[in-house]
Amino acid sequence: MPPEPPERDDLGDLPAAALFGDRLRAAMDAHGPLAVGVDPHPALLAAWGLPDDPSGLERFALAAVEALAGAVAAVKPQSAFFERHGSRGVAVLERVLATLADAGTLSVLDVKRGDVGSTMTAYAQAHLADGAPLAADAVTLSPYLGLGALRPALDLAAQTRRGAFVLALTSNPEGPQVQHARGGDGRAVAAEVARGVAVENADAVADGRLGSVGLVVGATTGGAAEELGLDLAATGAPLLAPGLGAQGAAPQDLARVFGPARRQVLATSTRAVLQAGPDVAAVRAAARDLAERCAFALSG
Ligand SMILES: O=C(O)c1cc(=O)[nH]c(=O)n1[C@@H]1O[C@H](COP(=O)(O)O)[C@@H](O)[C@H]1O
Repeated sequence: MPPEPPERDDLGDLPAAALFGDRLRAAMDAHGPLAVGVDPHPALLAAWGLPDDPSGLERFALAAVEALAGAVAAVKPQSAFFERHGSRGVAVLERVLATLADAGTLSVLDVKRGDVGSTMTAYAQAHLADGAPLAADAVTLSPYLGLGALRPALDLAAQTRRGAFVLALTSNPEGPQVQHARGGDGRAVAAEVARGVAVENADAVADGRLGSVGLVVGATTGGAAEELGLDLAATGAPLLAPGLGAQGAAPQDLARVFGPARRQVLATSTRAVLQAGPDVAAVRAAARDLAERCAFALSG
């Protein structure tokens, strides 16, 4: 049986054309500070009793969206798990993004794009232009070809009122090799990224609002942000925090990692929630439980 279409989320009077940061703030206030990933791993498909092919992918992804739309602040599909099924997998990703948009639930497409300017313009048009089949409310971007190389994406996101999350301190153990490295002036690479993102959010910060250009800071990164001199609160950036669950971090780690920036945090987890499936109600309950635990850990 095809999954039920999710009910439309109602976030009050905020127009769909509001800035991404404002829409994210409203969604986090309504549902708690959690984005759930939709990563159709072969192991998850098997655990849900589904084949590792485009038909299994479609059933998995649409059931996950049915469970999560209207239940959490945002849903974060990981593009690679759709791309590995070729054009039929990408068609499923288009459907996931369209279903989330129809439901009024924010989508963060995890594509980690970053390239030379001319190519970056094409990536930006693919994911941040109005009417693009793979457009999302926000995307993840990699600044490790230089933060300036992301300019076409940051400009188009600003123009279309979408958002971006720029990798700063990632959750994987290999990240520090690049992100903790210090330049001639003694500044860490990740601190430079955070400084650049703060400039993008200056207007929102001046108005006391959440910015639309976020940073990725893993929940697994312990005291690194403070030790490396990242002033996360001053950036005004929404802070996407992966690493909860399968990668070993727990909600109670969030307060230590984020300190005074805790109100900006959008925690994210994938396998720890989706392994509750295939029952749609069980996935929704796992997501709600984790959202509440994150909200509690970040309160105060
Ligand atoms: O940008 C991301 O979402 C991301 C950044 C990062 O530093 N670490 C990280 O794990 N992610 C993504 O977050 C998801 C984590 O999934 P789980 O480990 O199953 O919760 C995956 O889709 C990763 O690609």
